[in-house]
Amino acid sequence: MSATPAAVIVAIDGPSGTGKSSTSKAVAAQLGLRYLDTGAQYRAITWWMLNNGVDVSDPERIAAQADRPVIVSGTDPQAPAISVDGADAAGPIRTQEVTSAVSAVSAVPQVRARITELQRSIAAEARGGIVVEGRDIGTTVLPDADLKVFLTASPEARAARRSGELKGKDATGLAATQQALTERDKADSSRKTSPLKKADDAVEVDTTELTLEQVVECVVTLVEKASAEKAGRMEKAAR
Ligand SMILES: Nc1ncnc2c1ncn2[C@@H]1O[C@H](COP(=O)(O)OP(=O)(O)OP(=O)(O)O)[C@@H](O)[C@H]1O
Ligand SMILES: Nc1ccn([C@H]2C[C@H](O)[C@@H](COP(=O)(O)O)O2)c(=O)n1
Repeated sequence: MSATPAAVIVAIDGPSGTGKSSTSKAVAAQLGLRYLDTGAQYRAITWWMLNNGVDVSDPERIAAQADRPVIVSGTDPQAPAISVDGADAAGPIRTQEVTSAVSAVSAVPQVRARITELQRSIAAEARGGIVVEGRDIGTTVLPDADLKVFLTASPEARAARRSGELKGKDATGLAATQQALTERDKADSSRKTSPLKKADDAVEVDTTELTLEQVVECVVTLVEKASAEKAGRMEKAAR
């Protein structure tokens, strides 16, 4: 008889617009797992810095304030939530102002240390398993994750997806979107502390030619396999 599936920790990383959030939420909802959007946490701390007059071009000033904001992340994949100092931040963290500043703020080591600690404690509390998505989950935050997935897609596909979200964009808008994505990837991949990088043991999924449904199906299959293998190992160890 096969073992009951084990609770798993799943790390999903990749550049902007590859489908991390959409895929992670759908996979978590389908499999009854919790869900954590770590980009939202970096956006939340960036929003706090901007609201509190911190010069986001000055890493020392950011570092000095990194411990101050109280960030609380919900982990329901059907209703992701985030608050900063008790205020709902889900809307404000998606503004252009925050998007333009988030790479600089998230490059500061004191910010990363603070947010990484928060992410690890949330993952440890998710007894039934969790999907955590970001840029450095498989490499730094949860290096012992049961499954690591690294999503990719061509810059053209990613920009087209983003432009679909911002309806009514013309060709100039599409080019500007692609340039902004590429610049953010470059900043996130080249920072010294915990850059965006595929973990050596991550499964890479190129989503360029896949629908969201196909990506979700692919990742669900990978999670189910990882869960069954873990259950088998646990059963063997208990004998
Ligand atoms: N395989 C796909 N095919 C077409 N559209 C997709 C696919 N995956 C995601 N999308 C769409 O692309 C957009 C970006 O997806 P999503 O926000 O999940 O990406 P992301 O990797 O989390 O981006 P970011 O890191 O910038 O938050 C969304 O509108 C989503 O519906
Ligand atoms: N694990 C993570 C997640 C996110 N970031 C930074 C870098 C991104 O540009 C930014 C916003 O993320 P998004 O909402 O676009 O997923 O947050 C990071 O450094 N590490």
